[in-house]
Amino acid sequence: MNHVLIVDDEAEIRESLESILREEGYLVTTAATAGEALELLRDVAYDVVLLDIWLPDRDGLDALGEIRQLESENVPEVVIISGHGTIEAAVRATKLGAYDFLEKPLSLERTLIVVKNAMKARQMREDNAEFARQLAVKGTVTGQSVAMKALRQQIRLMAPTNGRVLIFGESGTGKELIGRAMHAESLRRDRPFVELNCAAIPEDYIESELFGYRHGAAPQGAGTAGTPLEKRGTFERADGGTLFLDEVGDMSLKTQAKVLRTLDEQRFLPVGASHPVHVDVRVIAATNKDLEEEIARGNFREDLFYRLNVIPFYVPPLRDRKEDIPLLVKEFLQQFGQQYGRPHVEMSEDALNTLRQYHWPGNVRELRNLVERVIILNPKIQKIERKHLPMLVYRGPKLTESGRINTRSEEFSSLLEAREAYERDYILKKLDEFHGNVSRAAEGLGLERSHLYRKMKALGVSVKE
Ligand SMILES: Nc1ncnc2c1ncn2[C@@H]1O[C@H](COP(=O)(O)OP(=O)(O)OP(=O)(O)O)[C@@H](O)[C@H]1O
Repeated sequence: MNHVLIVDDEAEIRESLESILREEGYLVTTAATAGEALELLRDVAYDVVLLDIWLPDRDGLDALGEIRQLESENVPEVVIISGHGTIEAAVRATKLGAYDFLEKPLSLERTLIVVKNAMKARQMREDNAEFARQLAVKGTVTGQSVAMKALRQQIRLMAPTNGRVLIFGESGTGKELIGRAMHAESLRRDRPFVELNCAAIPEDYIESELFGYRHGAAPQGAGTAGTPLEKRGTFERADGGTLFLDEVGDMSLKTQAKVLRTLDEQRFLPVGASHPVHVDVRVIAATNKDLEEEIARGNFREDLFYRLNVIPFYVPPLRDRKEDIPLLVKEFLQQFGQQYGRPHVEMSEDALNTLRQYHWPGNVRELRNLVERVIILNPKIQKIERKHLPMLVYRGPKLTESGRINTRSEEFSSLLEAREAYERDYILKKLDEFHGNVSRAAEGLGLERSHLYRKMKALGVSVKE
């Protein structure tokens, strides 16, 4: 929780803010235009954005509006930087949801205080969201397929034990939901459930995320008084409860060794600390990789695999249990119907049949997103018909002879849909080229691995085993 994005067209301001904040232990990225910033924000979750109100390509207030439209977990706290004569607009921005504003010329002291407070506000929002998520999950893993019934029974049986669980399944199949359901039915239910996605965090930060750090050992060097330079890692925050390690196959061998030692000893040394911290944590891990194959390739430690894999769970992809679709749709219609003030919205049998025919590369997450999107995009209808479904679903992706998506413009109902199809196609091609190796495909695409990973998740792309 220390990632700042500076958006200012003046290079001098960007550079001086960057060096001050880095010195204080923050992880800093900069952008010169609103367009560049929004592109970054769509892919990486920043905690605080320092946003100049006057940008060459867009008005700061418009950019603020767009930032607030991001997926809720990605919405940062925004601090407006205003110049002379734009203070009124900055005040207006705080009414529109900006956290605070800073006036140019910037005061070092005030900048640091505002950023620190904005970080705290962001942390608080995240804690509240996590609390709400925990309340929302009553351990309901929906589905009437044999596989889902068996999984629910496994959860009931295994939840009260302290046994470690490893959940296998493609992206979006519900692995985290199952982890949460296990926690909700366990004796640890009143203690925290903490999730860490090992693939979404850059390699350099994963150890400090897992184990935290103590004064003077923050990434990017030590800071000075007044900044939050002690961080509790996920192991510490999950003490007494459950730690859910998502995409565990994406941890480096070095981090795997540390996790293994922590599991064996139930204690660890935060980065820069002189005394170990003892914890009582149940680990539930999840992966969409074939870990046995990763072991054979030398990418995953066999001893860690056996420690994690005490009780294996397998969640099949949605295309192999299409009988779950009607119940899932019913649940999502209820959820989003309530959220958007349309409690009686339903779906026709014809539309449901169409959903049954689709191959769901993004699994239940894709279905859930689809239901939400259709409800939002059709504010007046009570019954969702086949014609309301996105074209890619009711026609299936049109492949050309070479296997590429046919991108004739009439295949898409919006620019967004066309862009997503292009991106999905291009990423799949790169993944094929590198035999499913996400790190190498990311290199080939000129992206950070964590960045590509987020894109894949958003586009419903999963790596074929
Ligand atoms: N059986 C289910 N019943 C109800 N909701 C489900 C079910 N399976 C998945 N979902 C919903 O689908 C979305 C994706 O699920 P989840 O995040 O648990 O998948 P995942 O396998 O952990 O994905 P990833 O590997 O990409 O992290 C969530 O919103 C979740 O609540």
